[in-house]
Amino acid sequence: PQISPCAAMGRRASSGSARPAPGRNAWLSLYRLWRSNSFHFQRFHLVMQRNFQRLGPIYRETIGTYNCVNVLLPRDAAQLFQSEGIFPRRMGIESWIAHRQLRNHKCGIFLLNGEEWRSDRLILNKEVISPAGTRKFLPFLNAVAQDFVTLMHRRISKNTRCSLTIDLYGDLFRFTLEASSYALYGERLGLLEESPNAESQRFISAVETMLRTTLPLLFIPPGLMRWVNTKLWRDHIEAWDTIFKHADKCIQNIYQEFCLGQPRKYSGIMAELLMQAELPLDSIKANITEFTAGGVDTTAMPLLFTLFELARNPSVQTAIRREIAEAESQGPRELSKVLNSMPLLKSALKETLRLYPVGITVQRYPTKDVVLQNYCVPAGTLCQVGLYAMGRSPEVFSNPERYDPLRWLSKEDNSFKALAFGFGARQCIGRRLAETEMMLFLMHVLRNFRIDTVSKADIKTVFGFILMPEKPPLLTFRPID
Ligand code: HEC
Ligand SMILES: C[C@@H](NS(C)(=O)=O)c1cncc(N2C(=O)c3ccc(Cl)cc3C2(C)C)c1
Repeated sequence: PQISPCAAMGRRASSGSARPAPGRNAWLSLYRLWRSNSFHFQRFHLVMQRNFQRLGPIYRETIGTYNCVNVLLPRDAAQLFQSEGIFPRRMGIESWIAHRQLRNHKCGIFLLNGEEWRSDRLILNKEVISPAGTRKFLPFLNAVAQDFVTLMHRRISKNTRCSLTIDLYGDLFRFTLEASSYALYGERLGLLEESPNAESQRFISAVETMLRTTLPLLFIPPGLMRWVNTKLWRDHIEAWDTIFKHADKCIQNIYQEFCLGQPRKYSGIMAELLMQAELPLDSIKANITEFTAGGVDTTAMPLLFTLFELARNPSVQTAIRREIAEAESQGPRELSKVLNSMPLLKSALKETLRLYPVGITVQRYPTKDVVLQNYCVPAGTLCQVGLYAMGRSPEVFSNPERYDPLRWLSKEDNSFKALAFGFGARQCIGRRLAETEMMLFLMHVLRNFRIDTVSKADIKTVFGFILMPEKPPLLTFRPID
């Protein structure tokens, strides 16, 4: 689909959500998309990459009723973000909003826009993404990362051989849920013990079901969805109800404790928000539920990809292990200082998110006309930065297929190349939680185990609302005495 020269680019209605009435061919193209069934949806990132290779650094497409401009070069991303205004906006997820309305729940910041989004976001920033907030929940994440190592040692000691080859998928979900729940609620779920409790296991699979059913629903207007009332829609709603029930139980526990008496010491993000009482309880619940569900798969996947890449790039793994030992040898210090003294480990995470961006695009509706690749894109046009395509474009990264964390430490200008968490005031609010969680996990795991992988072949990825491996790799853990 070619972009039409500027003049012919139809001026869109001011707000991105007022879509032109879909012409016959829009529905036809949607039907064709649907007919190619989820396979096509699941390769969205590869379709975009191929489109850029064929059409160049900018192209326009009409997905169903969406008219969208796609770019992949850092300077175009910079241009786009410069015109995002003070209320940056992404495409909404109508099936999620439909569920909130159905159940009369408030929306969290992910689904809010305008003034409502901004007032919630500014209050939440203080506890969730600020350096001060991060320093408070950092020790909680550290405790869970250490428990993960203990769990692995316990398993290996049961083995006759002194190693363990395992599909880590389920364990990583349990780790990220345990860690984010501890930081959010100040409570341990016990997922890293021998028999993790069934209710939390049900929550994890509900998040997976919800994410999996979100994708095909992205392109069906909710009215049609409910009317058709397919199994897909019923599964989606049922998964949401399980997610909200779990979050509600956790919130009730901490709320009762809170009402009994102000907890003196820091006991997680939720307690701090209750204590500050700047957000009404139902807004706290809506956001904490988003963070609980949004903190599982998003952080587990990059950990799996990083372990795999370090297993098939042993020299990088050794260099990072040396950096960890070096950081430890400088004696006991505040954890945030230890993490700041491991630039190579932090770059390894950047390299993982370059090749495997959890969110494969960053979207904005520019609030004023913006020039991208010499085209005038009218305000209100949905624009996407193709992170997957950018991360693997030889125009942006030299030897893009090589896993080379050092590229982020060179003097090269990397501005607007590390966009995996988005950009600006609307960037991922879970960024510090995710980065800290992953750094601590890798620091403890790499200090205790050598990681190897059965097969060195590239992992095929599928897009199921988040970028995931088609088949999880088998990893071997060998204890380092
Ligand atoms: C604890 C919760 C949480 C975790 C963990 C989390 N996210 Fe997010 N993320 C959010 C929320 C909430 C938003 C929406 C923020 C907003 O709209 O203000 C978001 C938004 C984003 C966006 C859109 C940003 C933009 O500029 O539009 C990206 C990209 C993103 N996250 C990437 C990631 C990646 C990559 C990870 C992990 C490696 C991750 N997220 C982990 C909660 C989380
Ligand atoms: C994958 C990426 N998509 S994105 C935001 O770039 O388009 C992403 C990044 N950070 C967080 C998420 N979340 C989830 O996974 C999720 C689940 C359930 C709920 Cl109630 C809320 C969420 C959010 C949106 C927080 C998703």
